Amino acid sequence: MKYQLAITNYNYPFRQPLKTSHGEWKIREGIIISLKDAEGNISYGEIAPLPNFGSETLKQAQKFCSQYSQGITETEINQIPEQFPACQFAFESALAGFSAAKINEDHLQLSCLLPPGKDALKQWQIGWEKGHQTFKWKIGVFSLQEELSWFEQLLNLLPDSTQIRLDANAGLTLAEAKQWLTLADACGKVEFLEQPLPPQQFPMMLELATTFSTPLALDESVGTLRQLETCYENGWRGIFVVKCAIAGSPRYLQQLCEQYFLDLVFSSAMETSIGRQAALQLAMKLSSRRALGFGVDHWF
Ligand SMILES: O=C(O)CCC(=O)C1=CC=C[C@@H](O)[C@@H]1C(=O)O
Ligand SMILES: [Mg+2]
Repeated sequence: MKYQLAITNYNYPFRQPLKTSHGEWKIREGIIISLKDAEGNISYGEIAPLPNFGSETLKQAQKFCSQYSQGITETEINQIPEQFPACQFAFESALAGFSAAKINEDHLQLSCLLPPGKDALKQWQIGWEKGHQTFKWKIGVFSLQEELSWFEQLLNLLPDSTQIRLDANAGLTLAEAKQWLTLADACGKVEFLEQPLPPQQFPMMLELATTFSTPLALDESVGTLRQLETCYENGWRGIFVVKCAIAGSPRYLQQLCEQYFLDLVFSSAMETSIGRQAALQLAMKLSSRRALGFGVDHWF
């Protein structure tokens, strides 16, 4: 069957720029696709690229979609090359969307993404009042001394029942990573330290993972499923952060989860509600015992 394809580009400014050690991210740009079948039923998907994490660029995705202005078949969808992981996710999700039931988010355990720096000392309360028990805080954005001081204050503010994820976006030196992990081991409140070093320093992260008790999570290192499988084959048994919207084919992700035991955290790519729904569908299907990294509604 050939589906009619329509594409709509979007760009949504964040309420406040998303500051990470990669820099400042002000606007989320992407593409909403729709597939229409022979009966006139329509299903949507979202292409939300994150080239920093290994996905195609927005321009590459737009060029890819332009090939199918006359429509696209299920076979062509299932043969989208892995160089277009965000397109693979969007088209496969749209195909599945014809029969998928909407996810009710009311009872999901979500991790709340806090702003980096001292703003977190105020904003955590908003997440707490929404019922969040897990908070994520970006580090490697300000000076180490400032962040260590704010972290101590945050630890004293957060209720005992909560836990915190630290995300360095590959922005630490080895010495800084060891300092954060020593503190994390001592306080027992850090669920994991996410991507302390750049992907090229994989051997050092493997060594850190065996030296400290606080778990490490790979994110930028496993942005696509091919990268994820490579890290597993090279010995990673820590946490894998999967941003479904940019990782690639949902069928391939399901196959990896059946083939290996993977300690997964499902994480937002800061997509809109269309990509979010599809990513949460996948997360529910593949299940993870960890809070979902989708507590990001205060960024839009
Ligand atoms: O994982 C979460 O809790 C929220 C999503 C999130 O932190 C991110 C989404 C997209 C890009 C990144 O800056 C950031 C991350 O590094 O995980
Ligand atoms: Mg991250």
